[in-house]
Amino acid sequence: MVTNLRTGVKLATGIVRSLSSVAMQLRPVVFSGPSGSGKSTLVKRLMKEYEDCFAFSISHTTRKPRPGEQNGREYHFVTREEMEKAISNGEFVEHAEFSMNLYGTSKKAIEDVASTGRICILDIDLQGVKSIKKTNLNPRYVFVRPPNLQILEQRLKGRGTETDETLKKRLSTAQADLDYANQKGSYDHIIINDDLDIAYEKLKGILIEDIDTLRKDKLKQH
Ligand SMILES: Nc1ncnc2c1ncn2[C@@H]1O[C@H](COP(=O)(O)OP(=O)(O)OP(=O)(O)O)[C@@H](O)[C@H]1O
Repeated sequence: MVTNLRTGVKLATGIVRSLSSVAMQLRPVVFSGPSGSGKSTLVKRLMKEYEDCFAFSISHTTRKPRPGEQNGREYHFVTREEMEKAISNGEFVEHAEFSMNLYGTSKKAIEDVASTGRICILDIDLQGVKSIKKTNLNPRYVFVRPPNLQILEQRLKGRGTETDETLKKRLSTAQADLDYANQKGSYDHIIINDDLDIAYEKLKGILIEDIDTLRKDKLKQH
């Protein structure tokens, strides 16, 4: 067995040789930012343009699968007992409880993405960012922010997903997100999502070197 230095996951040596070593060396990308700041919009565009280079990790959850959901596709569905044990074994880089269910990202799930020759993308909240900072994952931290809170409010209303109550809650959480992002060294990159095309170009600029490295490696392997 060898230990991958970035995540500390133990892998059988035979498997390591067959994995894309370049993808294993590239840093995962953590996206964070207020709800409604445009993370999903930007990431969707990135994955559409570079679908061979990026993928989300599959989270674990203790909630029951909904009709149509498949274990290992939408989530890894596990019992609370299994998940608590794995968390205490240090197998997760972050986890949180929502509506009485545990959710989290395992080191293995991140390794699984790298093993397909892609860079792992994580879209997580501030608590998740703080948890990951305590691990040896060493991702790129990208904060997506709206130009201001008024515009954020308009976008959340425009998305049509919020009640008065959830809107209020999201706006107050947004303030805490922005306060943290204003602290020096909190994020590697801050993208102000005002004009979407400009924000997307900035994101591409951050990742283009890794994209080129991956693509060159893929060409070499063919
Ligand atoms: N630059 C932009 N200009 C105008 N509207 C935008 C821009 N970026 C995103 N939007 C719109 O703002 C809304 C919120 O964006 P999105 O759902 O991508 O945010 P999010 O950060 O992923 O939110 P959540 O964390 O809640 O998933 C969407 O309706 C999206 O179409």
